[in-house]
Amino acid sequence: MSIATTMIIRLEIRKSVASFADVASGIAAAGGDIVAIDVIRAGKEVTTRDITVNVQDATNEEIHRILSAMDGIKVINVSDSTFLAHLGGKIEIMPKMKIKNREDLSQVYTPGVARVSMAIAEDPAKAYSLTIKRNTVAVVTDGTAVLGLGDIGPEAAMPVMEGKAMLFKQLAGIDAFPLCLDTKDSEEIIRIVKAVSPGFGGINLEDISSPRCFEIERRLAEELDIPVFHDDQHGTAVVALAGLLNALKVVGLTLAEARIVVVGIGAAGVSICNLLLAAGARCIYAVDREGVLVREAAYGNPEWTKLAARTNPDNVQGGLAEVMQGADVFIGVAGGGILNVEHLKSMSANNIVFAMANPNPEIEPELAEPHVRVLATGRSDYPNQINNVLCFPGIFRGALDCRAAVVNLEMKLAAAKAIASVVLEEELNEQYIIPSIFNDKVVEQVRLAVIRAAMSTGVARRVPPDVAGIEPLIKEN
Ligand SMILES: NC(=O)C1=CN([C@@H]2O[C@H](COP(=O)(O)OP(=O)(O)OC[C@H]3O[C@@H](n4cnc5c(N)ncnc54)[C@H](O)[C@@H]3O)[C@@H](O)[C@H]2O)C=CC1
Ligand SMILES: CC(=O)C(=O)O
Ligand SMILES: [Mg+2]
Repeated sequence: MSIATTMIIRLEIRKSVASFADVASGIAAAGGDIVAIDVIRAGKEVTTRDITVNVQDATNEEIHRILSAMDGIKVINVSDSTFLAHLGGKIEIMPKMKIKNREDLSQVYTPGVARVSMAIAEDPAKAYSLTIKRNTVAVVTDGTAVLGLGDIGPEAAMPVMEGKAMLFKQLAGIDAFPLCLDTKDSEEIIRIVKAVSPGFGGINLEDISSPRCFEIERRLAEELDIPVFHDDQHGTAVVALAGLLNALKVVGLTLAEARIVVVGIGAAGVSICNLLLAAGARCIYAVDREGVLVREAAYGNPEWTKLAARTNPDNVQGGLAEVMQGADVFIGVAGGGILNVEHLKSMSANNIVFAMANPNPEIEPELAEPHVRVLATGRSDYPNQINNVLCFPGIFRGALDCRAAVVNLEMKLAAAKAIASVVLEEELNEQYIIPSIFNDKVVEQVRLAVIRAAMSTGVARRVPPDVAGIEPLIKEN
């Protein structure tokens, strides 16, 4: 599946040989859509133009090839707007004040800064009030499971981590910094993260492959006193649960009644199964490459052994085709193209399909749509985007503001319900089960729900002033 992008083509047209109409028909023939034309130079014989074209990335090269082969046309330069947006990286560090004179200098730097450092040396908790710690999150990856692209290394992971940092800042005002580590050794990753942790209020682990990610997160959460949150596990699970709660309302089922197939039992899949079980799901089939998890099998991955005991209630044997028979819900966090129309036809009539793999979903939305009642993907270019970006900014905003020591199950369940509740009952329909990431209420409501849950479970170390009068979340039975 290709991704829409915009290219800007600078070309020269020799007027005696070719015309702009030739260029336009060449671009249209290759599937491009011209959205703007700028005349850069209008000479008597040659005109230079910048042509902005919306394309699917697959047609990008075809347009270049067709234009280059035309008589009287010289392609000077082709730029891709997605690459242009990445030139020099996407984030920067900005000081909060300008150093205008010697007095300013002696305050923010030596000698004045020394008194502040000594105050923190006497009481390290003051780092929260006198440094960037309280509002700063490290986005840590080893580049081993970047989106669905696999082990592409720490440098190649940077654009994704910079994107996460942008979202932290824009959506929740959190300063996040990418730390892409050149090691796959779990012990070394744990050691490095612990060593850099004094400067951070929270650690967002990202795109670390399973099963290593489970141990790395568990150890860091145990050994650090700041929240450690593996986004691909819990952010994804929170948003999947939020979307599912609303989708089930649309089709008239409860979580306890639904037959749910989860495919791809890696970081996201394990956490989705665990969170759905905690929220009341009773019938989950967890499927990975070797088929559905079953009771009697011995798995090298301890998370699979634990899940096998709590899923597949009728102990169905086989693979995706077997468990999809009569299923109400499909949740894919495996990879592009693993689902086909036959699978969908074998599901129940009111089926829900979350094809969440990035960048390519488990099935192309156009193929799936006629056979699905509620369809969602991880992508922003289709309705119902189920993506962890709906969770991580708000959950960290809440955790940082109440200085939570951890992100616990109650906080995750509260975040899922808060995201779901942003879509009002009267607004709910097949095309709208999950709010847009641009809806301001998402971060605001997730933050509040997370703080209340942290307070009621005793992990909040501070009550933010705006929450002082609000009751902690009472645990539901
Ligand atoms: N929409 C969203 O918010 C998110 C989407 N994802 C997507 O989910 C996918 C998985 O991500 P992670 O869990 O982080 O990766 P992971 O590498 O930890 O897990 C992937 C799992 O899928 C399994 N798998 C691969 N092909 C399969 C197949 N044909 N049949 C059954 N199982 C198969 C693998 O064996 C592995 O256990 C990626 O495409 C990622 O982009 C991940 C996190 C968030
Ligand atoms: C969205 C995300 O975190 C992923 O696909 O890995
Ligand atoms: Mg990720």
